[in-house]
Order: sequence, then C-alpha cells, then structure tokens
Amino acid sequence: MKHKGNVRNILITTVKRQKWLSIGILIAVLGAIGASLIPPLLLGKIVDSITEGDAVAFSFFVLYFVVLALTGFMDTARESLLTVFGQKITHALRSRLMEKFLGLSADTINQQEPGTMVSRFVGDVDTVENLFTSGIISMFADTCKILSILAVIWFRNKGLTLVLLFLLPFLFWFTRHVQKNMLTAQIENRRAVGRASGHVPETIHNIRTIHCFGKEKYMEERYDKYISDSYRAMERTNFYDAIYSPVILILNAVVVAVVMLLSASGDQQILTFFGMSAGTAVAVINYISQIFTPVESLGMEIQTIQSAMAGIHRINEFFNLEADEADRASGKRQGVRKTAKDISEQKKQVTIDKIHTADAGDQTAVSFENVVFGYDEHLVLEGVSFEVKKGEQVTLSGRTGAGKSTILKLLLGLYEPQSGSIRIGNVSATEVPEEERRSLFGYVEQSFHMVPGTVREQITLYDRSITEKQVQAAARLTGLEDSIASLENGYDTVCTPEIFSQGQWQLLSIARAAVAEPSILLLDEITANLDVETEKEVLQALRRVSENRTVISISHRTSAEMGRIIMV
Ligand SMILES: Nc1ncnc2c1ncn2[C@@H]1O[C@H](COP(=O)(O)OP(=O)(O)OP(=O)(O)O)[C@@H](O)[C@H]1O
Repeated sequence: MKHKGNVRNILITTVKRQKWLSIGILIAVLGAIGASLIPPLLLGKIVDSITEGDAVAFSFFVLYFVVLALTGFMDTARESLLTVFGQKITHALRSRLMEKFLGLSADTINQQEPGTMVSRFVGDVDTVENLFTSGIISMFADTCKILSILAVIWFRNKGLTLVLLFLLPFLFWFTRHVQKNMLTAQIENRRAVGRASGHVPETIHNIRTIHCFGKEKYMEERYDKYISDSYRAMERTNFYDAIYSPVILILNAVVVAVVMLLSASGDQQILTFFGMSAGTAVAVINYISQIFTPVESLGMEIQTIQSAMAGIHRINEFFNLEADEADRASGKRQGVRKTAKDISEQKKQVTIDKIHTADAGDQTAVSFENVVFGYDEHLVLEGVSFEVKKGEQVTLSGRTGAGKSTILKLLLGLYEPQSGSIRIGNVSATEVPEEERRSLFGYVEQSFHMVPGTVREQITLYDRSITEKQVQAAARLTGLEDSIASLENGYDTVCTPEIFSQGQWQLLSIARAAVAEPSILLLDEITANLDVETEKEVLQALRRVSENRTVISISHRTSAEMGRIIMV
C-alpha cells in the first residue's frame, strides 16, 4: 500500500489546518497589490490639478502618504505571515518524514545513505518551504500585480498597454536567459572552487607519492585549471550581472520616451491611442517602473519552483520507500521484513506477563526453532535451532559471517524469519511490546554510541522512569562509580569523547544495558576493541552484571567466552 503522506497531501493539510493564516496571507497579498496601484493615480490627480491651476485639497496629500504606508504595511504583513506559514510547512514535513523514518524496517534504514537522508530532512524540506514562500505565492502576487497594472494602464493609455504587451514577453525571455546563464556559471564556479579546495589536502596527503613519481608539474597544472575554470565562471556571472540592470533601465527609458513622443505628436489618430494629460503621464511613468520589477521576479520564482519540484520528487520517493519494497516482495522475495508500525500493531495484543510468567514450569528464556533467515536473496541462517534456559549463559560461536550478530538482531525483533519460530519466553520475538523491550533486553555492542547529554543521560537514554538509585547501582555494578565521581560535575558532566578511556566507555555501555535490570543480556563482541588488561576489567564488571541473568554473548576471543558454546 502506498504511504498516504506525500508532499501534496501534507501541504493541503497544512493549508486547511492553518486556515486563518492562509486567509491572512491572501488578504495581505491582494491588499498590497491593490494599495500599490493607488498612489500613482493620486499623484496623477495632484499633477493634473496643479497644471490646470486648481487648488489641491490637503486631504489628497494625506491620502497619498496613507496609501503608501498601507502598501508598506501590507508587504510587511505578507512577509511575516509567509515566514510563519513556511515554518508550519517545514514542521509538518519534518514530523511526517520522521514518522515515516521510524516506521521503516531495519533493513530499509540500513540501505539509506546517511548523507542522503540528512539532505531529505534539511535541504529538500527547505526547498519545499521556498516553493510556497518565494515560489507559488510570490508568483501569484507578481502575476496579479502585472495584470492589474496593465488593466489600470488600459483605462489611461491604451497605446501604452499595447506597447507593454508587446515588450513584456521579450523582457521575460531576456530575464530568464540572464538568470539561467548566471545560475549555470555559479554552479560551475562552485564546482571549480570545490575541486580547487579538495586539491590542496589531496596534494598534501599524497605528497610522497607525488614526489616519488615526479608528478609535481601534473598536480600544479591541475590546480591551475581549476582556478582558471573558477575565474572564467565568475567572469560570466559578473558579465550578466553588469549588463542586466542597464538593459532594463534603458528599456524603461525607451518605453517612456516613445510613449511621451507619441502623446505629444499632435496626430489625432495617434492621440486616440497615446494621448494623455500631464497627470496621467506621471502616473503611467510610475506604473512602467512598477511593472518591470514583478517581471524580473517571475524568472527567479520559476527557478525556485523548478528546484522545489526536484525536492518534492525526492521526498515523495522517500515516502514511497516501503511501498516499493512491498512491490518487489510480491514478485520475488520470500523473506518478510516487518516495519516498526506493523510490529507495534501486533504487540498491542501481547502482554509482558506472557514473557515473564507464562508457564511456571517452563524454564526456557529464548528458543530458536528451525529458523531460516536471509537478507534479500542472501540466505544467512538455514534451519538454526537452540534453546537458552532462564539464568543460563551461552556464547554463540562460528566463522565470521555465519550469522551470529543476525541472531541477536532477530532476538531484538528487528527482522522476522522467513520460516521457523523465535520465542522469548512464550512470545514471538517480533511481538514484544516496545515499552517492555528495555526491561527485557540489555544490548551491548563492540563500541559505545554516545548520545548528546550528560553521563546520567548516557545511562538512562533519557528514560525518566529510571531512578537515580538505579543509575548509581548500574555505575557501582560496572565499577564506574569512582571515575564518575571524579568528574567535575559527576553524573551531570556533559559527555565529550575525552572524559573516559575506551574501556570506561565500554563499562558505561554495560551500565546503560543493565540499568533497567533486564532479564536477558545480549553482548556482541564487547571486548573486541580492548587490550588484554582492559578486557579483564570489563569482563569482571560483566560477570557482576550477568549474575541471575540470561546472557547470550558473541565473542571471537576465548578469554571472553561465557558458559555453554552454541555453534552457528
Ligand atoms: N543489514 C544487512 N543487509 C544485508 N546483509 C547483511 C546485513 N547484515 C549482515 N549481513 C550479511 O549477513 C551475513 C552474516 O552477518 P553477521 O554480521 O550476522 O555475521 P557474524 O557471524 O556476526 O559475523 P562476524 O563474526 O564477522 O561479526 C554476512 O554475510 C553479512 O554480510
């Protein structure tokens, strides 16, 4: 099934939810356009009154300034409301992306490039926000402005409207041409600068090889080429930048001059189209300069919309990830990957009592029965069966790549086997409720993964249900109590990599796993990165933590083997 949360739906929902904000934006946009049309008309009236020798009412001047202020106010209101609206869109998009992300199967998450994922959440969401704030709404405003100016001029000077209708497409084409070329040149420049910046560390890094093979000249020439490419691209940008404004100004002046000349021609036929009073001339000149700005902006808005389209496409691709997988699965794959959402649905039907107390006589903590599992077509476990009793300690052993870590992932319910059963007590591994997971499993990996925060937070993982007493007990059990006490702020010390040694970080890993007093400990090569002395220390702590617990451990070192060996 396709995920409902695509960008269009999210945008429509946001507009509906933010009804008053959307209405406010519409009023501000139309109000700003309407208000900006009035001052030239008032100015025209004032000039006409002066040239005809009539007194100009003071209220006219006041009204002129009031409308100018109103235009400014409407523009400010539009910008402010758009900023708030943009933030709402960003928030909605990021929340839905995160919701989707958390619903992906462990396997799909593994297949995502971290960098690409970050750019979905950051860059792509920003471009979609721009689509609204600097794209669609601005485009709507500019188009309305152009049309309304043309309509007003039509009633004042039909000839000028025709001239503008003839000129505006050319102006638009010229603007787009300049903008496209400038963008291309800017991209080329960025690339060239990137290559030139990368060239320096690359040269330093490979300096011995360069000297050894006599490649100094080659490296120098490559650097020169990148620099020249960058200069050439910058020159092109400067050229277009330099010619654009003068061309627009000249065009503006030529239009005004031609219309003025024609209106002063004295020919009756021409005057039916171009004839106007001095006041109208003032108003019209004002409108001409106003109409050029939105035409220039339209070009930029088209560019913004184009790049936002690419962003929308990439975000939608992400939203459809699981659906694509399901399509593939129906064709050829037999293994079933469960999403966190599917799993949590099932879990609701299960209670933790079943895991812990199920059958008083049943002493089995964990059982694998004829388990077959593979990643895509790559079969890893072919009919694996074993049992671990409550309180028993076992070590999984086998050649590298045999699937030992995969067994732990299956126990944690991250994947579902293609056939066979995996049970924790009396419950299938994928049915363990999320909220019970931490009190059931403690998982320690090869190295510690720090979370932003204090020492206490490393242990609790922000779980508020874990008490201070439990934190201290876990630290004591792992022998970290004194090391933590010697830190400047004890448990409140904000963690940075240098505050502990590698062994101490690993002890903190064990404290983190043990703090919720889980009944099963899963240990994946936890001493692999440690020297012999530190390993001894960690293993001692581990023995204390393992007391009265079921322990399933993986280790290539015989020194770290615990209890019964299960061959995989
Ligand atoms: N997420 C994954 N996607 C695809 N293949 C995977 C994934 N994780 C592991 N594998 C593959 O599954 C096989 C078993 O991996 P696993 O890590 O379980 O082996 P292992 O016995 O723990 O190996 P080692 O002792 O070297 O750690 C390997 O061939 C590995 O490349």
